[in-house]
Formats: sequence, C-alpha cells, structure tokens
Amino acid sequence: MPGGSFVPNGGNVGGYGGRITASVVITCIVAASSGLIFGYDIGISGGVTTMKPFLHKFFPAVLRKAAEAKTNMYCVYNSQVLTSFTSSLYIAGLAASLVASRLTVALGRRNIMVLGGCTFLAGAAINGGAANVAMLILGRIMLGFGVGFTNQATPIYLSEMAPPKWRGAFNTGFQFFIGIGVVTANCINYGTAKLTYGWRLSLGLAIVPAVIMTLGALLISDTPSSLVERGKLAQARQSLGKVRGIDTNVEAELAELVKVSEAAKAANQEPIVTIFERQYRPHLVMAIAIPFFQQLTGINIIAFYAPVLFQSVGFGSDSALIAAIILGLVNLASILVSTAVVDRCGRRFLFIVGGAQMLICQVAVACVLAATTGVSGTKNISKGYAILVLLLMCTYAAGFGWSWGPLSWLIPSEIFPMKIRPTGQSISVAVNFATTFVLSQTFLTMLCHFKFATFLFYAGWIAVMSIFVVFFLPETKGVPLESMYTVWEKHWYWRRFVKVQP
Ligand SMILES: OC[C@H]1O[C@](O)(CO)[C@@H](O)[C@@H]1O
Repeated sequence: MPGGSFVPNGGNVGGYGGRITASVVITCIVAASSGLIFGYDIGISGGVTTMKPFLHKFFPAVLRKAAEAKTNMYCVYNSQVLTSFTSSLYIAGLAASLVASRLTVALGRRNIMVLGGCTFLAGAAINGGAANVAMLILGRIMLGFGVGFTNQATPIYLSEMAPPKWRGAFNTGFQFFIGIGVVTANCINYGTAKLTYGWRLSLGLAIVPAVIMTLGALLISDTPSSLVERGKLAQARQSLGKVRGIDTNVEAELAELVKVSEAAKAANQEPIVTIFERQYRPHLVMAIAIPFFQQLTGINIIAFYAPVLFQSVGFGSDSALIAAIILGLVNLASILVSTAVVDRCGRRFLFIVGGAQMLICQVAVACVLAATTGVSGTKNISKGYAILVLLLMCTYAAGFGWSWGPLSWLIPSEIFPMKIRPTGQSISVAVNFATTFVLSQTFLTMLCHFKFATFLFYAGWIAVMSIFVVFFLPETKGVPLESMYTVWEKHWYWRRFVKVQP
C-alpha cells in the first residue's frame, strides 16, 4: 500500500474495522497490483504509436502524412485508424466489465481478478507476436477483456477488505499501481524506441505485469462479503480474522455481513433491475457521473498522447518520451498524497482542490500555446515555452493524481449496498471505458481543428464537475459500507430519493 500515513491502530468506526494489520496491508497491496496491467497498456500504447517501425509495418499512411504535414503542428498524428488501434481495447473492456458483475457475484472478486490477468496475458502474447493489423486488434480485444474484469473486481475487493476508517487510503492503491504501470511502460518505450523490433518488446512485455498480478491474486483470499454472499461462512470468518487481526472478535462484523446478504437474497430481484429503483438513483447518478467526469478532465488524452503531444509541440522524439515519464512520476507521487489525506480531509476536499488546480493549468496551457504558436498553430514553439507547457502539465497531473484519479475508483466501489455493488461498479467501469473510447477517438481530430482551445474544452468540463461535487457528492470518509445509506439520508438533495432505514 502506498503512503506512510497509517496509524497502527486507527480506532473503531461503526463498532469495528478501524485496525490496520500487516495481513490486510499485504493483501490489499497484492490486490491493488491488478492496476499494473491497465497502466502498462495506457503507457505502452501512447509510445508504440509514435515508433517508426511500428507505424511502417501497420500504419504506413500515418508516416507518410507526418513526413508531409509540416504546416500545422496540431494535425500531424490525426489518424482514425491509429486511434482505433488504441481504443479497440476500450470497447472490449466495456463489454467485459458488464459481464463481470454477474461473475464477481457468482465466482467471487478474487477469481475475477485471476481471470482478468490470464486474459490480459493471452492478449499480450498475441500482440507481441503480431504479424498483421488483425492480430494486433485481436490482441487488444483480449487485453480489453483483461482490464474489464480486473477494473471491475479490484476496487470492490479493496473497499470490502479495507478497515472502513482507512478505506480511502487502501483504495488509492489501485490507481497507484495503474500509475506504476504507466511509468514502467514509458521507461520501457524509451529503451525500446530505437530498436527495430522495439514495439514487439514493448507490447510483449505486458506479459510481465500480467504474471505478477495473476500470481498475486492466486495467493490472496476473497473478501469476507463475497464469501458470505456465496454461503462460505467458515471461510468468511477465517478471512475476516486474518485481516482484522487474530485477537479481534470478528463475530459482530460477520453477523452484519450475513444480515445484509440475507436481506439481499430475500429481495430476490435481479440487481440490474434493482439498481434502477428510485431509491438508488443517487448511487446510480454517481456511478455514471464520476467516471464520466474523470475522463473529461482530459487525463487520458495527456496520458495516451503525451509523447505525441510533446513531439507535436516541438520536443524531439526522445525528449517527448522523457517528458511523458516525468509526467507519470509526478502523477505517482501525487497519488501518495491522496493516500495520506483522503481519510483525514475527505473525498470532497481533494476533488475540489485537485479540480481547481487542473482547471487553472488547462487554461494556462491554452494561453501559452495560443500566444507562442499562433492561433492557427503554424509558428514553432520555443524550447523554453515547451518546457513551460510541460511544467503546467505536471502541475495538472499532480492535481489529477490526488483527486479524480484515485477517487473515481473509490467512490463507485463504496457507495452501493452489497446486493448491487458489483452491478454499480460494472456500470461505472463501462462508463469509464465508453467515455475514454469516445474521447480518444475524437481527440486528435479535435486537437487538429480546435487547436489550443481543446484545452479550454476540458477546462470547461472541470468547472462543471467541480460544481457537481460541491452540490451533489456526499462525504463518505470513515463510514462503514454497511452504514453508507446514512450519507444519502442526510444529503440536502438526495434524501428525497432514498428510503429511510428503520
Ligand atoms: O493515471 C492516469 C490513468 O488513470 C485513469 O484515469 C484511470 O483512473 C486512466 O484513465 C488514466 O489513463
């Protein structure tokens, strides 16, 4: 688990679950490492799509265009085929995440993480050995299934396993590993960029994070909630005892889980029907809005295309990759800040501070680009200003790292009652993938036409999402999952939707 913010014995919230044991920390670090595969893919695809031998083999038209187009720096890499390579993963991920909700109920959270790891591994092998575009796309579809499964199961796993008082910190581990994956992939791209078959290595090495997380997932036990839900009471008691500490009496927590699980079963309704009931409207709105907004911060545009972007604003191809690595490291460090404060200052505080920071940076990037490269983007940016753009993007990445990055996994995984939690998380992951798909598919065209104003577009969205958080997101810090309904009951707007619990 990233971050050194843990207090050894955090006290009790809701009667149980305040204690941090070595076992729960290790288990959650291992589980969070599932984020590695998603991050690795995000980092690798951005770099590989700027490698000449790769473009030469699969997308020669893009290379020809890059050689000709010297007039407008924003349009060089504008190719629908190239973007469809990147985004095919998201369509597959979307489909997989929807299937995953039933599977995580039937097979448990842990097993879905294993399944995701294996599928991703197969995709990595196919991509590393790709002989044509069809293999490339097939590989990406498998990778997409992999991350669809792991992104659905892991955040729920972490939220259910963590002591409630520190749930936020534990959950940020997932985004932290996504960040490690991104940075590792950027470094690998930097090393392989000069080799003829560097792209094969970059794509094929995705096997390594897949093996690490799959083996890790095989070693941990499932969450007590999931075990109870599947009628494995003895195992649930054992799992709880292990993570909460041997001297802790886990019977009260177990009894609560059994109660919640029995109530869910008694209702005997399809979760996908239940989730659309009026009383779950607030939850559903959050599960859709949070990942949608996360992508509209513009982060993926920067993460996918950081190398492309830096190259097109005047950095050489080497320095473009270095710039991407720096950006990734800043993001990583800032996630640790989130780990340290999310359970003290709360989710809303981080959303608001991070949002303001990102908004200011996006506006500043737009102004610098407009002033230096001209409104049509035909003037060259000087090295000094290119560095200023990089600094602004780093500040932006830090803002994202302690707010919308980790919190977009945390919120959907913690607001739902047990019976519809996997469904809620699936919807959330699907929205995340769908939004990423649409944005990545349109970004380069948008950059080509809107030029510097692209950044103002995202700044506008950041303003909207920050206002949304201020008015509509209740604070969930420290509240046990089983008592989460209280935050809606107390909320000025959402309380009219929920049924007050006796
Ligand atoms: O670290 C940046 C990455 O984090 C995510 O937002 C997931 O939370 C990805 O969509 C993005 O590429």
